Amino acid sequence: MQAFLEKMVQKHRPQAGEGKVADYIPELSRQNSAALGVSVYTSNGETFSAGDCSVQYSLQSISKVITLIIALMDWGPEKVFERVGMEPTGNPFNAISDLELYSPKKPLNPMINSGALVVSSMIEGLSVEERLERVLKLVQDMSGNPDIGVDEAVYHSERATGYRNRSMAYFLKEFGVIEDVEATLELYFRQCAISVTCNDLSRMGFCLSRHGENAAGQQVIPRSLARLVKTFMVTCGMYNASGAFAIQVGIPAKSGVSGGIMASVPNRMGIGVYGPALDEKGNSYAGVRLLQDLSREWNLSIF
Ligand SMILES: NC(=O)CC[C@H](N)C(=O)O
Repeated sequence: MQAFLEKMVQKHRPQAGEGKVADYIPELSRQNSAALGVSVYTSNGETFSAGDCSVQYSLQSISKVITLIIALMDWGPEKVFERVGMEPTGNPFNAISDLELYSPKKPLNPMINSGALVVSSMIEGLSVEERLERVLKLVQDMSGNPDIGVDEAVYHSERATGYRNRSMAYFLKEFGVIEDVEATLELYFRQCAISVTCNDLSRMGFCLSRHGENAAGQQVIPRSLARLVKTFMVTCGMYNASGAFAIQVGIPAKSGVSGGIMASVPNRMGIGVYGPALDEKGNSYAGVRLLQDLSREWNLSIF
């Protein structure tokens, strides 16, 4: 496995030049566009890593999986899905237009920005700090790494420039699905800036693959919710490229605009990928292709 991962990083790293590092969050543009790393954590408790695995990067949209789990724990599926839908979208992750087109007036799903804003607004706690602590705690519990925290530079960078998310949050307030806009945005920008490595992501994916039980054997997510969020990862996790990803890779996965991908192969392994040069849909260019090869070689597709 180790040798194969190293071969795959070598094969796919040159392709990173085909993609582009996100720059609408200025701090993200500082990432090395040629970076590529992958970690695998298997059900035998083994870790395999290759490439740029020690690099720290922000969760960005991968945090949407974590906040969805917490909102579901706080409110239960019925209440959460009164405010956010369950259907994939054919539009980009930060589209506003969907919000006007569909009825009832709620975001299409929790894996796109509008839906994730609604989900973050539902996380319980007395202050933004307390609510963020709950998100961090779940990330730490899933990965088994108590040192995971927020990258302050990435947080401030998005906070200063996140006009589109701000507009969307006000739009959603008009629909009555978000109450406190400013608190919601604060939490959202901070959850997106939670900083991890491929190793952390592989263990988080592993936790989901084991139905919510982390590598230390603690049930940190209820089984039913692990199943529910993995289903969203299949249908919506790679934004409007989820259909092609399901066909080409066939693994529940969630990507982020930093270039991270958390993938979860039921009962077998978690995979963490980092490749900040993105394709036109906002997924890691080399990362998706690397996962495609792993899936083919190890027969990982769930379908
Ligand atoms: N696709 C993403 O990772 C988006 C997350 C990013 N923080 C944003 O809201 O734009």
